[in-house]
Amino acid sequence: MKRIGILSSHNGSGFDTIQKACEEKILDAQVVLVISNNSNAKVLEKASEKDVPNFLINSKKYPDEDLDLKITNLMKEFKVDYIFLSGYMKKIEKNLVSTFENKIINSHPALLPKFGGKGMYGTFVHEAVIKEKEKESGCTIHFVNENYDEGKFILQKSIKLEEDETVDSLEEKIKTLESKTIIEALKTLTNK
Ligand SMILES: Nc1nc2c(c(=O)[nH]1)N[C@@H](CN(C=O)c1ccc(C(=O)N[C@@H](CCC(=O)O)C(=O)O)cc1)CN2
Ligand SMILES: NCC(=O)N[C@@H]1O[C@H](COP(=O)([O-])[O-])[C@@H](O)[C@H]1O
Repeated sequence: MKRIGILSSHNGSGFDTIQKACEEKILDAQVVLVISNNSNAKVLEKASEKDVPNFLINSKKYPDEDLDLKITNLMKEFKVDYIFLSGYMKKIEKNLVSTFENKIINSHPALLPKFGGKGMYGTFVHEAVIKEKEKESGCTIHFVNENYDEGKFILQKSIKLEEDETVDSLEEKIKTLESKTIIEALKTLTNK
């Protein structure tokens, strides 16, 4: 059974999706650790409700520590096989990237390589897609390297935009698409 660690900055929708798939035995995996950089992150409460060990790691709590090293050591302590980024808003730094090479997975709410990179997260992505009058959007599940959104693709799925698509309607459609795509992608890694 593969052991999954989650990094999340806010709601943790990816944690919900993966935890449910593990409980339903759709994924041969277990979420063993949740880490957030945000003391107000709902994902921390959700992890506690599921009895999943969870930790707040940020520069306010650990002002004099190397957070990259701290996160890496905690993932190793919990014997994590794969790390999933669920709306994690900070750049993954070199220790974690190199220690977990091709083991860190991110879900980006657009069809990379378009609409990726610094500043491209959450509703900013959907605003840019609509502003560019794109006919389609989607999500990209990819491995994480040292740069934002440039890792090797695992799976990409697309949807057509409606004429009257709004940021809110597109965000909702993409989140629904992601929840299926994340599991489809993770199954190729955990259910071997
Ligand atoms: N080394 C990597 N780190 C991260 C990646 C990655 O692919 N490689 N993915 C991101 C997730 N993400 C898009 O999928 C993303 C998240 C955040 C940003 C961004 O611009 N962040 C701001 C800070 C925002 C905040 O603190 O609230 C910034 O860096 O100025 C871009 C892309 C997770 N990490
Ligand atoms: N570029 C990164 C990015 O925009 N990630 C997005 O955060 C959402 C999950 O947030 P949540 O875990 O707070 O629900 C997801 O829709 C994901 O695509």
